[in-house]
Amino acid sequence: MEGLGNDWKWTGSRIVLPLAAIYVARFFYTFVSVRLVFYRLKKRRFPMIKWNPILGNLASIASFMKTAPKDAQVAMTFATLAAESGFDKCFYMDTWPFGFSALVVTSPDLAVQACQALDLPKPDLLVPLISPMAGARTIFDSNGPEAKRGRELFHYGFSMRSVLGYVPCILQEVEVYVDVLRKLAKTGKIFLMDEITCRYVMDIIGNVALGTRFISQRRYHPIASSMRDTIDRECQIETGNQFSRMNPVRWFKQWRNSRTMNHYIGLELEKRYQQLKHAEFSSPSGPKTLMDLAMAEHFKTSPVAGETLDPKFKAWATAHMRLFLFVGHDSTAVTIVYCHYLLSKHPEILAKVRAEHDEVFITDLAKTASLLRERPELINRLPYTLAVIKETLRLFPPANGLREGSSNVVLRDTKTGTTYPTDGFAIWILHAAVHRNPRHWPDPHSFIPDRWLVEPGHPLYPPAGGWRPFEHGPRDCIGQSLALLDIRTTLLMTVREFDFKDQYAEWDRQHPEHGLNTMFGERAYTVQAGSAHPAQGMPCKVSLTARSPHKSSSS
Ligand code: HEM
Repeated sequence: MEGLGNDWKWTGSRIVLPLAAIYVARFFYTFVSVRLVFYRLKKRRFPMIKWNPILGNLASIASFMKTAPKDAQVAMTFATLAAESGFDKCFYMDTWPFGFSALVVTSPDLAVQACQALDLPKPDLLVPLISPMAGARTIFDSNGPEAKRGRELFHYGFSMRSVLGYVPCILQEVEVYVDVLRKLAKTGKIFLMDEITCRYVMDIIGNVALGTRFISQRRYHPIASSMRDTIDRECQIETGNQFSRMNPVRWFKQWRNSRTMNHYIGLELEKRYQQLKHAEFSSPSGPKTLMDLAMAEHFKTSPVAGETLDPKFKAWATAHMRLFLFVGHDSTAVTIVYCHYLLSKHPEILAKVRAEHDEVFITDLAKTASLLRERPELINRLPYTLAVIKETLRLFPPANGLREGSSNVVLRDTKTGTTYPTDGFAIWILHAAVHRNPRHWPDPHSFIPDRWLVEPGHPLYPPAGGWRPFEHGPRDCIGQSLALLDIRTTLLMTVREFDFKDQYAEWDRQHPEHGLNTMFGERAYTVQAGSAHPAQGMPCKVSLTARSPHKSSSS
């Protein structure tokens, strides 16, 4: 026993104590270095909220957060903070050790410099945010030749031409979504619009990217369910549940989810490879899915060989499929939800959207899907619907842009000549702030789709570089054409048949303890759940309009 005690003492004095000392020394070294950087910025009067040498901006942020709903998304909270503090260019943010040191960009011109003119790289801090979902490095969090090669392989699959070819896949899933909504209309019950729409768009991505029908709107599917479970567990960390970060159950479940996704996606890829080997891709019926197209591109330069798919390519393709399942469903789904929400609040705009659908498509709702299947290009003839979607994305941008600063890069205010150093900072293009910047957008918090239809020179005409929900430049969103197609198709197939009504008043009545519940005067403020989702999942009721072919059977 005594020997065991001595062993522990030895371990303590020779290993644990020195390690603890190194950790503490590193902590203080970083603490002093970070605070010194901000101290110098403050002395030079760079924009920053109240800062102190011990806590940086943490104390001011904590007190500001008390003025926002307790579950509000950090990005929306910072956008409010920027608006209230008058930071209409940018501001520096010192949240170490809880967050990264950031130069937060709130103006179009600085955003254009970071993402387009200078094309700065993406920072490594994206890796832990994306890797639980993707399982490995992907184009999203890579730079240089790796990212370039990935974009080349998927370029054709995401082009407008290919994307129109996915219309039949999208229609298969929208038909299930519409059926789910009809059933909800029949019951008259409150449901979470966010939840059903996320499942629906995940089904679209499974179909478009992999050629697999998950039908997760109706039943369990291992890939869809593992992905949603992984996202939900990550969100618990994002929303500040630090216990979840340490929780071994979370590690185990995410490890198991990862294995499940890799296994089932791997099976699908092998199936596609066998078809490719037997030259079925050159037949009129293929290639069809995003992954088919990427494989076909890959095998243009790497000859098809081997009984099974090359393991290196298979691992790369699996990670990218997982990435698309995540980024390809989350932001698109919330945009659909917010479109419905804003249209329900603005009946005059809803009436115009319905009129446009009637004019371009057939007035018989039962025949809309078959007409779109026959003539998918008609979807590009809905300018007012597109304006509604753009305005929704302006008010509720689901994502942001992140770039890495460096010692030889400054952002420059082109009017005043002020330069903003970027060395040691992640440059956070805060879309919610750029999109609601009052210096660039008249009436910035109002829903005005006509902004997107007026001529240059009109006071409402959007500012150059001021709208960037998909970012711009060489690292813009590769899936934007697909996202816009999904959203337009969904609106076409739903707005004339359904009336939506949010049930926030009822939710608030049942949860008086929740406290503050608006941001920018908006009840459906955003919360962090992967991308920016509507608060409380947007409780909602749906009913059939008089025009629905199913009206009589439900009444
Ligand atoms: C409304 C829907 C969507 C929004 C608002 C959105 C937004 C964005 C934004 C802002 C970025 C750039 C991030 C940065 O610069 O740091 C991005 C990148 C990306 N998005 Fe999307 N996205 C949407 C839908 C999609 C879809 C449907 C897919 C694919 C299925 C997709 C795939 C990607 C990929 C792969 C990247 C990384 C591109 C690169 O780094 O080169 N996104 N998205």
